Amino acid sequence: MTDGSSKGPDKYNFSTECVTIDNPDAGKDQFNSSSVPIYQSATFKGMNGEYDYSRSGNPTRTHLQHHLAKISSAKHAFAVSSGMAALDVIARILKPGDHVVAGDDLYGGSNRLLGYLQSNAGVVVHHIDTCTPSTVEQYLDKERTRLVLLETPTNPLIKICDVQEIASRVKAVCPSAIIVVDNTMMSPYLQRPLNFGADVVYDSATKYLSGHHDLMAGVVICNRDDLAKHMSFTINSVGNGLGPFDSFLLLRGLKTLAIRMDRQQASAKIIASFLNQLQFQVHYPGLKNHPGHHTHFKMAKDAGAVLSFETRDIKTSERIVGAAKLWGISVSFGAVNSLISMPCLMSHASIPAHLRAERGLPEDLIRLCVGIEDWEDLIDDLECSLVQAGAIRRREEQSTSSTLSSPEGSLERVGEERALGWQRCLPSDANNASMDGALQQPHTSGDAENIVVSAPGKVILFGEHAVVHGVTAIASALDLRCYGCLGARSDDTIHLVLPDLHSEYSTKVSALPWAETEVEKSDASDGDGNDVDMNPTLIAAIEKTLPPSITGKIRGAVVAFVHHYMSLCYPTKPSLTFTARSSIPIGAGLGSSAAYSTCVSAALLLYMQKVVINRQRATPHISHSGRKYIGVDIAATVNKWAFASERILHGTPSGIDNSVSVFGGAISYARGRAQPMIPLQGFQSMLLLLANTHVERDAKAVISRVHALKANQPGLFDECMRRIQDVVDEAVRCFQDTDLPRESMLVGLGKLVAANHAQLELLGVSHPALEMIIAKLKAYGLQTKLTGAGGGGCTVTLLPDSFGAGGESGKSGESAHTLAHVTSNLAQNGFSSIVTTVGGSGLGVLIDKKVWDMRLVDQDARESVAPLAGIFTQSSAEELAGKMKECGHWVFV
Ligand SMILES: Nc1ncnc2c1ncn2[C@@H]1O[C@H](COP(=O)(O)OP(=O)(O)O)[C@@H](O)[C@H]1O
Ligand SMILES: C[C@@](O)(CCOP(=O)(O)O)CC(=O)O
Repeated sequence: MTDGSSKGPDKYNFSTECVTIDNPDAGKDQFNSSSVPIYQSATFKGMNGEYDYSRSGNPTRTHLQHHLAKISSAKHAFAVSSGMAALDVIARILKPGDHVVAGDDLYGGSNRLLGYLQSNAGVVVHHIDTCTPSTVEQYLDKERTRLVLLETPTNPLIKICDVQEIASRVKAVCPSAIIVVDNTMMSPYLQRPLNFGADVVYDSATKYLSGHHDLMAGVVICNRDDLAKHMSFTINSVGNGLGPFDSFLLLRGLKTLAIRMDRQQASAKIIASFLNQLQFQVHYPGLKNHPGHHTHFKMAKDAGAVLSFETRDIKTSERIVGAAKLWGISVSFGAVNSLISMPCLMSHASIPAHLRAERGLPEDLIRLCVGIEDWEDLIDDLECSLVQAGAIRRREEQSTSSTLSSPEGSLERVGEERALGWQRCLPSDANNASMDGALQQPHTSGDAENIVVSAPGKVILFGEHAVVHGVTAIASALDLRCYGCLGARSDDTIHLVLPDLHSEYSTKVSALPWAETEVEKSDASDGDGNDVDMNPTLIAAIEKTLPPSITGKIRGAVVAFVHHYMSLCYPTKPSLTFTARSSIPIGAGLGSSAAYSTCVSAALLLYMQKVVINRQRATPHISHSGRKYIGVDIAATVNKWAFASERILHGTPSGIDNSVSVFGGAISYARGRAQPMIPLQGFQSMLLLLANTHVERDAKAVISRVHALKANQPGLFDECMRRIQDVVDEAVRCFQDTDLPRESMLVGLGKLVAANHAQLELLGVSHPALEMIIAKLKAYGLQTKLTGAGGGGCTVTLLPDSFGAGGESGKSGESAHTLAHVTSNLAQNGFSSIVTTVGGSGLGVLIDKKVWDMRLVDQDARESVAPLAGIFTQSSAEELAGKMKECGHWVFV
């Protein structure tokens, strides 16, 4: 029999490999057929041909096996008549007296086959909790354990076992035992157990591999020649090799494996979140509250599309399953259609009730296998079934944050004291189980199409608030940045992923209030950056579509994104996922909103090709590592949109934050002037200490308070403005005076810092926590002021040059000691602080993902590298910048 020996490492990404079927018999097909022919023949003529009898080998099956080996990066692949036939082929390695260690939450069919071997073939089977490696260890017998059978995630309780850990423990005790993994629920797209120490992996190809529930098949893969030889012998002997027609169908189904899985999984995440927020006990590895969440993501690329949940009542579960219309009641999973089942009554009924109870399989468990239907229809149908079954009820009154809102009203779990908010917009509460990074990954068509941008936060050294009222201010870009990733999807949905706010938002594109945009577009704006402004009517219409539970920071971020999406993407209306991730503390006065606004604007403008950056570099960038590559015209367009977004988030921003975020460097800025922004030299080399009070404040509200002061006490207000203008003018002169000795400049600027803060205090925007930091630092001779909107947030302190890092810069031991003392003093009072230099790059765009793509070609690296979009959600804020740099080549304004 011919097996499918692979041709070596993958050349392409998985989805490409799936559709690219190499012909192992190249040149032998006289017609050069594009699709693999079905050799529907039991026998082949002649004495010396490659094939004689289809039990031993068939060309269609050979093609399939070759393809399976390739997409699994395995040396050998076999296709047999069912998943159970696959296990049977493997289990024939066993001899009487051999011990098998297997899970206690095993697929019913596997359980039945092992039971048969136990009663008829003298094999001893231990069903144990394989999710605890130490339990597995207890059942190992050096002489007799021959096979360890693992399923991860298990079916139907979706428990996770650590294949790598178990494999290493088993091999240490019983080197001759083989580790077998049933990978049906993940497929080779999401999980490769051979890379984690498994010897043999099998899939029921009836599920995801074929995807349409129109054939039965099993697949076995392995790298070991001895095991392959044994299994090949068995298949030929018993005759369970897959028939030619089914081989053809499976080959056809495999072409769409990745795209089906992406879609099914994206919907499964939404459905798991829906049930979780209704406080059902949900089993899904993508939920952060799943006990195997971290172990799963150590091995798998994503969470899959099978989940189960408990209702605590068998009858209720039966009613739910019975009421479902779109969800087919059926055993099995992995097909394009969604399925619902009660494992104890169906797929696992072959396990006796007492054993099910012993193994902790709840009788009321409902398993959901999510297909490719529209997720809103799936949720609607599930919601109706839950209501009809009496598991949840709709409440007619206005929903509150502790209930779920649906088109018909809010939902609450029957029998629960408290039900949590579900809405189509999926905001997750930071305190509740929520989707993890991997779950929130965009449903994109691939890394190549993602637009990745970044923009810096800012520090205002002089003139905040006053700048809103026409006074000049001085600000500089920070080396903390926000990153944005925009990718296409194909399901009439926009999806906003905001991990920093522990939240995500989804809505149907067709459900957005497009009428407002249509009116506006037919009027004036050309959408190219001219006449750009926020549209209050559109904002009001967007606000109306949002459930009341979307509040605070999330609401602003959602409204700004949707407003820009609707303004820039009309009439194309693409389906998109946007993920924003920031290392800038949010709401601390360091310009997180401007950086977010810049990322949203730049990503949408680039996506819609309203601005175009040449992505093909003719020459390498030597100067400034890509800095100044993005022209000022592009920057100006992005800046207009970023300002419009700031207007949504801030009310009456001056425009300084977004200008610094887009253009970078250090600037003086005076709104309303012919040339509002003037670059400042000399700022870059300064060393600043930023201290965070961690006192939350609402910038919009603080800015309004200053407006109120202006109206109520114009005399005081005008005097403050005049004094701040004087301070800023003097500071600008200092920066521009190249003859001024540096030390004198720093001392002088220190005095100006103190003078500026005194005026901010008079404006009423300070806070006791800010004052406490300022007083503490004064004791060290350091001048400090609040920065940004105040009312909490951060302070900024000018540090003498001697505090600079590194021996070469002349940091004296004494200064280092003082700085350490300063920061620990602040920390003792709950204030975090960082020392930073300023004046870095503005808007950045990732134009060349070559480095990244090269890493993905390398199989070893591929295992350790998350998809590009996944980095946004899987990395810590500290890791983000480093990882982003590795992704390819960045260019900046
Ligand atoms: N990483 C982010 N993800 C989502 N929204 C963000 C992010 N960064 C900023 N925002 C938006 O900007 C707002 C913060 O604005 P603001 O209160 O002015 O603080 P800052 O001083 O940091 O700019 C948030 O409430 C949120 O709406
Ligand atoms: C108070 C203000 O001057 C700066 C606000 O900065 P932030 O939002 O606190 O980062 C307002 C503005 O200039 O837009």
